[in-house]
Amino acid sequence: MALLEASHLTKTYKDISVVNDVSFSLEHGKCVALLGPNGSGKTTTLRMLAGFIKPTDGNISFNEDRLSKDFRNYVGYLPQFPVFHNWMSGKEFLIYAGQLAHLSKTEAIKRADELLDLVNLKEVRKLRISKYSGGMKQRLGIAQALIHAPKLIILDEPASALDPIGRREVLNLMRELKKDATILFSTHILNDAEEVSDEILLLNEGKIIEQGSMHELESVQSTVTIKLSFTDEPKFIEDRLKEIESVFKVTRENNDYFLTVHDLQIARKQLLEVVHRENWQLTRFEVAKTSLEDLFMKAVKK
Ligand SMILES: Nc1ncnc2c1ncn2[C@@H]1O[C@H](COP(=O)(O)OP(=O)(O)OP(=O)(O)O)[C@@H](O)[C@H]1O
Repeated sequence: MALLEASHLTKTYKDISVVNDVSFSLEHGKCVALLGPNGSGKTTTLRMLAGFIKPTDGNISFNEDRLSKDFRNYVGYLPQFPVFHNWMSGKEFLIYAGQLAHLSKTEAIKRADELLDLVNLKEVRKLRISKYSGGMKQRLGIAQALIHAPKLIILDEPASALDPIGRREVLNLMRELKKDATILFSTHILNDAEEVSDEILLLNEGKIIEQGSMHELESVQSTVTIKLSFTDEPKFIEDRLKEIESVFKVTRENNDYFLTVHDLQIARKQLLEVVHRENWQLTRFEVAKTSLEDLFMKAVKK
């Protein structure tokens, strides 16, 4: 049974529908990416789900509690631009957030310690937030969203504004969290969606234009391109690569090879088997262009 169902959600500002008849469900334990270009309605959708703004039309229900109109207790929310009290330490901030969420002081301290551990900020718990890096602040923001042990974690662009180190820290944390939480996060970065999500909701101009698991969406699209590099170029490499069943095109650019394949999972397996068997010195295996990118571009251009 789904954790949450959103049906026919619509938000209109002055007769303009910025979210228009959006329906989807979120299954327990899944990590879902709400993907879309700037202005497509991601933040508006998330804010409706988190209970900060009311839909103009449509309905949101948590299956745990179909009758309640106020489901804010079920949701932990990290806004796109979180605001911190920079003079506080990370731990003080979490205790403060815990008390705002109606935990007793003792419970808030206990929860703050657990979460600092979880988001890997234990060492810097006494440091002022003003001294934190962007990635550390986002991890603290995620900890704050988790303070009341919500059923659903909603993260608005959690990694988009970070440098590569901060982004990596946040994506690693999300990968940890998704082991036992349900996460809905927005992003306009395709790699982030591909890296951590199980499912995608693709939003454009306020409407969902595609939805499904990564695998389903990839199989709708026909191709993926893989980039390979080797230290020593094996003999007849191009011909050997073409022999791999799932590879239907091989091109070369300088010292890199580009393989066009239908199914990334199968191709990866077959290719790595050959690499291992032949003892090729593979130095790079990169998904150079994904079907999600194709899908995104086609959908958005439409
Ligand atoms: N309070 C508001 N009043 C009027 N228009 C609004 C309001 N909030 C959002 N909008 C408009 O709704 C559209 C969708 O905005 P939203 O912030 O949901 O998009 P987004 O996909 O999150 O974009 P981004 O990736 O840039 O954050 C935008 O055109 C925005 O200007």
